[in-house]
Amino acid sequence: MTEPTASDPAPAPPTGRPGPVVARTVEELDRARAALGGRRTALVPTMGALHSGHRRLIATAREHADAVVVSVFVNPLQFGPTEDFDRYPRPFEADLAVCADAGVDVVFAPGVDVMYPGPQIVTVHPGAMGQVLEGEFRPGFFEGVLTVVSKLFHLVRPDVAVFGQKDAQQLAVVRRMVRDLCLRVEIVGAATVRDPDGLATSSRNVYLSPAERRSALALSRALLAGADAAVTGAIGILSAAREVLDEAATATPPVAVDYLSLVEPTTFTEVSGDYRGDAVLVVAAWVGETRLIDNVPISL
Ligand SMILES: Nc1ncnc2c1ncn2[C@@H]1O[C@H](COP(=O)(O)OP(=O)(O)OP(=O)(O)O)[C@@H](O)[C@H]1O
Ligand SMILES: CC(C)(CO)[C@@H](O)C(=O)[O-]
Ligand code: BAL
Repeated sequence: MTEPTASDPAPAPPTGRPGPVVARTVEELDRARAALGGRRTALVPTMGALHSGHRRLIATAREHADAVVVSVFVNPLQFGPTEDFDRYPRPFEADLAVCADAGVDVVFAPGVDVMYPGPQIVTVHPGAMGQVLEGEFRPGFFEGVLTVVSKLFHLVRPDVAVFGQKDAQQLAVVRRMVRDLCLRVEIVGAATVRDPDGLATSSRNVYLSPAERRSALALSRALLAGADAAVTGAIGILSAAREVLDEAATATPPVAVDYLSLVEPTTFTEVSGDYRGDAVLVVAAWVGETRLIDNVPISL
């Protein structure tokens, strides 16, 4: 297992609060859910290795509901065959300490056999907006995400679910699923949390060596350069961001860009040169063996 680095949250000190109820099966979840006594409930879906970004999601959940359920599940269906499913960090005891400190009521941490009791024949397909950008570079990713998120919605039956703006395309695709399938859950987005150096907090940051982490700062610098060029329009935004990334491509270690794009926030279609309105500047890149994504909302 990958060990957390210094930038990860240390296990929280005891607060005196009772910790969350841990449910590992559907039956345990049903019992924990019943004990919440019909309180308005928020779900925060995660893959664990909780950090300050997840803490913000939990805090947002508490603003929108009276009880908070955090799910911790590394979903095999959304990982490609050459991706990092096996080495994804799983520091469950530290995650429980974070949840206890944040006042979470229930942690739902099912095994793969609980979420996938047999072969998964029926899945939720994201349509065209799930085939571009993240969907193009991670084929099957959004189908895996939507399938597991809809299962979590059915099992937990939350009134509200909180997702991070850091995974902006995921948030947009989930919103679209809820609309198109008439799901009775309110989706709330939470702004991206960054470390003081600008790097968006992410469970995968633990993979970065100190030198890789320095190179990775080019992502947030490129987004900032793009946002600063907002008055110049779509083409100016993209070229300002591209300039930073081109320089980072020759750094040691280099940053290898999968995509940089300026998109309309609900459909994730690329905006044209004369576009006016809300947009998101999105980037995905590799530093060494680690793939990072980031984005910034921009009004043109
Ligand atoms: N820095 C962040 N700020 C706000 N939300 C975040 C941040 N990082 C993750 N989230 C949100 O937390 C939720 C769970 O994400 P996940 O557990 O995959 O964490 P992650 O850090 O994004 O992991 P990974 O590095 O694997 O992408 C998602 O809704 C995601 O958008
Ligand atoms: C939403 C999610 C928990 C589904 O596995 C995952 O994609 C994530 O952590 O963003
Ligand atoms: N944070 C999105 C989940 C994933 O990268 O697999």
